[in-house]
Amino acid sequence: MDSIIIKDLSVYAYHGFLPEERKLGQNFYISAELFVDLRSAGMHDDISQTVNYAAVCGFINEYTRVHPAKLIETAAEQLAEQILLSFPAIEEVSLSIKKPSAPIGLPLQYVSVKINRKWHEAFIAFGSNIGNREGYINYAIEELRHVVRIKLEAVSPFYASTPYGGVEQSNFINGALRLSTLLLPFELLDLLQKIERGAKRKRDIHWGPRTLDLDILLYDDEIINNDKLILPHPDMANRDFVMKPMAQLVPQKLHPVLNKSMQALYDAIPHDQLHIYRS
Ligand SMILES: Nc1ncnc2c1ncn2[C@@H]1O[C@H](COP(=O)(O)OP(=O)(O)OP(=O)(O)O)[C@@H](O)[C@H]1O
Ligand SMILES: Nc1nc2c(c(=O)[nH]1)N=C(CO)CN2
Repeated sequence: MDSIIIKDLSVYAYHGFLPEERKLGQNFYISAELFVDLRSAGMHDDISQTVNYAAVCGFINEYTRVHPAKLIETAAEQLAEQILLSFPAIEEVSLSIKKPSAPIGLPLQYVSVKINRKWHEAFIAFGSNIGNREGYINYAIEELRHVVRIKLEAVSPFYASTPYGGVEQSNFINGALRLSTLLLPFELLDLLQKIERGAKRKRDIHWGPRTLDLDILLYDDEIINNDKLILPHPDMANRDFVMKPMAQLVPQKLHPVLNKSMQALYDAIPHDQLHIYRS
């Protein structure tokens, strides 16, 4: 991916563990590699299609000055997140903070930390078959819209689907959504479960009726398999009500384990069960 590089921006700031560092301040050198798609800006010579590096430097200078931290790790973590939140064109940032005057009583050139942070792509399946089904799903979408570390990128049509899995129960509304997030997979799972609880979700019957179900289908191309979280969702490719919206959102995207596209996986299962509820 293309990038813009800022090298050793000198910033006077008050990071440090010792009281005198917090009081007197010192010089830090901040470097950032900003991963941005530069093609369009380059083709059209248009600054509105890229990131203004002067604005990013100004932001780094100001943010660092007014947000002192004990650790340079913390300073880097917070700054990387704020850069990603404040400049939407930046998909990923690699950030280093050098501290040349670290008070360790021995001569050194500098100590530094370097971190890499990015927006992750995740897909969520939603479903409901009790009460105000559309209302519960809209509530979940609104909750997600208001999370700072989440950008809701796309929502599929809502589908009416008959129950899958053998439990006799009412029909569902199902669909999927695509989001960009700074949350890690377990943080995302915790958030989704909190939203489910907000919709009075109860867990009694396995695959039974529910006010709101939010499952993580994919998180980048990560493969995770433990008690709390399995990624990709282990049953996604068998479910018409999941694969139809996924094939609509990202037909070419490859399933990281099955290595087939969403469209190919959708084409491979029977689909007699769905109709559009709302687009
Ligand atoms: N990819 C995933 N997304 C959501 N929950 C998951 C995932 N992988 C594992 N889990 C775990 O599954 C547990 C049960 O979740 P839930 O009650 O929503 O399952 P279910 O919806 O009945 O079944 P299914 O996930 O097959 O649709 C959760 O507590 C969670 O820890
Ligand atoms: N149609 C449909 N059937 C289901 C669904 C669902 O969301 N839609 N969810 C289940 C367990 O998660 C079990 N069966």
